Amino acid sequence: MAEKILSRRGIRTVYAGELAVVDVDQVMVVDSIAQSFIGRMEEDLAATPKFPERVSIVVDHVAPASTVSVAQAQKEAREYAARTGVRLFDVGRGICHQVLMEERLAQPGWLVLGSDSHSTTYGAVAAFGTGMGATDIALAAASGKTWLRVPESVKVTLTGDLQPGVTAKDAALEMIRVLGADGATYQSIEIHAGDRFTRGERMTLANLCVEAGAKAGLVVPGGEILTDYGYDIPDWVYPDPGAEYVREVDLDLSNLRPRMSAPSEVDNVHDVAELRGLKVDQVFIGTCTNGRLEDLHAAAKVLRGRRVDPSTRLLVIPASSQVMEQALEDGTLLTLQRAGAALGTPGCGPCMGRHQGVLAPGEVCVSTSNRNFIGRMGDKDAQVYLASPAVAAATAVMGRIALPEDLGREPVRGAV
Ligand SMILES: CC(C)[C@H](C(=O)O)[C@@H](O)C(=O)O
Ligand code: SF4
Repeated sequence: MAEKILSRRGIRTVYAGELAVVDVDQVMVVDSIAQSFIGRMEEDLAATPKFPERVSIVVDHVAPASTVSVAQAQKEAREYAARTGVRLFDVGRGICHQVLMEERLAQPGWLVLGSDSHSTTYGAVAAFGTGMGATDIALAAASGKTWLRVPESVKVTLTGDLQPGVTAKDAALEMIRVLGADGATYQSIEIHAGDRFTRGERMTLANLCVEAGAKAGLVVPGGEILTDYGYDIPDWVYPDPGAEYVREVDLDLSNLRPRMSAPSEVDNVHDVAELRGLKVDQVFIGTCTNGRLEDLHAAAKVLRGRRVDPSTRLLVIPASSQVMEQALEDGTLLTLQRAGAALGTPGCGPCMGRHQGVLAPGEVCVSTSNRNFIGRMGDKDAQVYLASPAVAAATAVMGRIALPEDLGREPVRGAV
């Protein structure tokens, strides 16, 4: 699929290992990178965006602004958008990847570049999404093109049905464990999952691909999944039956139990049952990995009629304003609020430790995000565990790492 998309976007058929100069369908710039991007554009390249409608700036990583310098950078991003005509998604609209998907700025067969490593997320709809730094992003915005080496592909085939309580996040963490944190460096992970998984679940899978070092993560469209969302899937985008891969991995989902990534590498994956009982100070439900409506529903299902343990705090941040609206309308946020959650403005929140919930030395956090590196969410001596929204919610109720099924047991607190 990677070869096919990059061939279509260039002037000739290209194969893994070759360099390709290709047209870019959408360039995404996040707030944290906006200042460098603008500097490259205006000072180094003395250029304006070639196709302003193909450039989006999203104010999401530290939004609303936390310091004067962050506020200044965001002000410059707004002014830049106003003078060049590029799209601006300002404070509260949500996390870049979620917003671009909602706005249909990633489509099957497209090439989408983002100034953010989790731009692999667009592979959920069979778009080749990849992250680049400010200089490459500026060159793409100025010229409408980019160049890259066509990646080799790894085929990951998911078979079997998930057991109740096991989610796409668990499948994604297991995939990263099997591949390893650098197991797919600069490769394209092509995920064959048939007609399993919603668009949001496909985003979770494609999002985590970069945690194996992948250049892109492409989920093969299956059944009616994407057409049901109104996407037009070109026939050419599907992998050829005889396609060659550098590696093939089969994962049987039917044996999978809820998984958790322990500090401080994403591939340090265990069954939640093995880690059960560890005292947790903060639980964070949100991010581009698991901050969608279905994720909030999964959390609300566990938290309905229950309370967050008094020794633990629960932060819930919807991935976008659209998610927030829907969760307000259907009562999900009321359920979470009544359970004791602290609700935040749509955006990245504390995911990368810049604001809205950084951790103190020695604190432990269970997060639905995608990274648990040392210092990721605050102090270097804080620890981050990654899990699904259902496990995160159960953990918030118990104040300790827990599975939803543990909540029925008595006595609840201090028992583990
Ligand atoms: C700020 C941004 C550049 C960074 C990334 O590239 O991924 C962030 O989103 C992250 O998750 O660490
Ligand atoms: S939610 Fe987290 S992982 Fe996703 S883009 Fe924001 S900081 Fe990066």
